[in-house]
Amino acid sequence: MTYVRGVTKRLGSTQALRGVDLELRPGVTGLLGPNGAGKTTLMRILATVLAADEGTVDLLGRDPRDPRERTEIRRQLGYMPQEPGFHARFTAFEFLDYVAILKEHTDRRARHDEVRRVLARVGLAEVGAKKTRALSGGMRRRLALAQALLGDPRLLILDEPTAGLDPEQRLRFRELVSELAEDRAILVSTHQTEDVAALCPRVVVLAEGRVLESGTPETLVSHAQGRVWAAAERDPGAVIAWRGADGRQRQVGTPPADAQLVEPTLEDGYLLLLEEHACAAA
Ligand SMILES: Nc1ncnc2c1ncn2[C@@H]1O[C@H](COP(=O)(O)OP(=O)(O)OP(=O)(O)O)[C@@H](O)[C@H]1O
Repeated sequence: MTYVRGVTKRLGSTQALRGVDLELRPGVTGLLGPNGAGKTTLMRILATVLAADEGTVDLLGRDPRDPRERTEIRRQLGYMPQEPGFHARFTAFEFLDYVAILKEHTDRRARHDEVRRVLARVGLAEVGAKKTRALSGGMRRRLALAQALLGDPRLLILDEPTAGLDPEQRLRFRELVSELAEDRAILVSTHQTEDVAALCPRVVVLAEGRVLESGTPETLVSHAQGRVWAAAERDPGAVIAWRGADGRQRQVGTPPADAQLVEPTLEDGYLLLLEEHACAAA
């Protein structure tokens, strides 16, 4: 079991987290939130890179404030940061071997086997000898995931893993994450609401360092039930509207009485939840 309760974190003059509660169970949990919401800060706390200022952090039943327990957590944890910072002169294999050494894989032969396993797991078996700087953007994302998979961790923290991927690669990533989720807890932050709708049985929405909602994708969609409609022209109650492929305005907000309602998506629910939050704050 992994959870945080009442976690706060200040970074410079910014209060990045203001009392966050989150529970991770086996399977994928999606973490949504606008830029600056605190997603990366929260993930770095879960990855033991940062310590919380206040609150409880329990990672796989252990306390990261205790140095010995922290080491034990790190053995069972994989973290894919937004920008892993590859050493340009390393080959993909050498980079993973280096990370594996840092993760205390001391036996050379077993370590090399493990590097080959994770390379194959992310579909990079053929490019182990390539320099990291020669890899495509999509391959670099996969290499970043491969390093998180070293040691077959029970907890995976993935910070925007699909950023910059083309649609096919995104679907492949989805496939891989859903396979990995069968026997571990995974937290995935993303700006792609379709990824959350397709992949995550649980979703947490963070804004301004607070959890706005924690539930299923359906709960998020339900915010937009009865609030998405189509019409020839834009209505005054629309928070957002655009002309769709059918030539009609698809609108989200407060529909007129005779509106022709359409099925909302998770994106609509997310948008309206943020909108309600912004109105309440104002
Ligand atoms: N080292 C730092 N010093 C000061 N402020 C910081 C630092 N790192 C992050 N912040 C601020 O803390 C807040 C939360 O940042 P964080 O990176 O966690 O957000 P995020 O949800 O991951 O955003 P994004 O979606 O853009 O990656 C932001 O206002 C950010 O500017």
